[in-house]
Amino acid sequence: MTAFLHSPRTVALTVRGLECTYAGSAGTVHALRGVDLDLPHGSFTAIMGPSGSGKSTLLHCAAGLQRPTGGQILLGDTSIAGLDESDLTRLRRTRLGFVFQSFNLLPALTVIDNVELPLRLDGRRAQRSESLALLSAVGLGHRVRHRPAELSGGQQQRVAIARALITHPEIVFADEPTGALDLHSAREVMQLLRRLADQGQTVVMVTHDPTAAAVADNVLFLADGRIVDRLAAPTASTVAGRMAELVALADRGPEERVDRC
Ligand SMILES: Nc1ncnc2c1ncn2[C@@H]1O[C@H](COP(=O)(O)OP(=O)(O)OP(=O)(O)O)[C@@H](O)[C@H]1O
Repeated sequence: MTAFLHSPRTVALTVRGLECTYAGSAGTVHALRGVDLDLPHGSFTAIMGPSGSGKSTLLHCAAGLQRPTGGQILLGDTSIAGLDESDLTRLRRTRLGFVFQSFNLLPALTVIDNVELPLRLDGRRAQRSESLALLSAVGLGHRVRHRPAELSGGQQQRVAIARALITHPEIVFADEPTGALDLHSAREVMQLLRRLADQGQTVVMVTHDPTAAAVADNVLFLADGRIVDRLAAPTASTVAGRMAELVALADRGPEERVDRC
């Protein structure tokens, strides 16, 4: 597998005072209310929380897919708030990798062409030997000429992971990577992400699944736009227990999330 090592002493992602509001029909929705984060290189972090707690907003802002309303995001030493759209697009293409619940593979392209697409979009030529090595590493060296529709969901997600890695990203952001998979495929995908982190790849993942979150090094729990708890060395049962408490609390006070203006 390709080496992903960065210095373990440096921080891959720094988030300070992150705020994000949306204009909703019933008033302003505060999706993030001052989130602070420091993710070291090589760490594997799961983000959990009740529905509407701000997980996707946090992931999308941290990954430069969405502009926050306030606060700072540093990728290494680069502040992404000051980047214009084209610099932000280039930063995403060159320094970040993405894995989505719905795989987002292009159906008309072969597996290997999908994997090489991020390089082509960045105007770079792919080294076929590297693409093949990545596909072998995710267990799909024998399916490189197939189209996505000819693969199972788990196989498609493994292609998406290879595609995320082709640019040697500093961070891989995964948004519900097992959400569309059966238990067996989900386990395979989580084992793959775990292996990447063990090799030094920084991974940040939003998930609803305590079993998936337990594969990470740390779990951050969001509630009402704030980080309210953290678990190191999580297990599925400690994560599920904490989630049950947070969901019960969220069910008690759903109206607190909306400030009517
Ligand atoms: N485009 C939008 N316009 C208005 N409100 C939004 C928008 N996107 C998200 N929100 C609101 O912001 C809050 C946080 O949403 P977000 O999708 O980040 O939460 P989440 O924890 O990822 O939820 P889920 O687990 O249900 O996917 C929610 O109250 C949501 O309704």
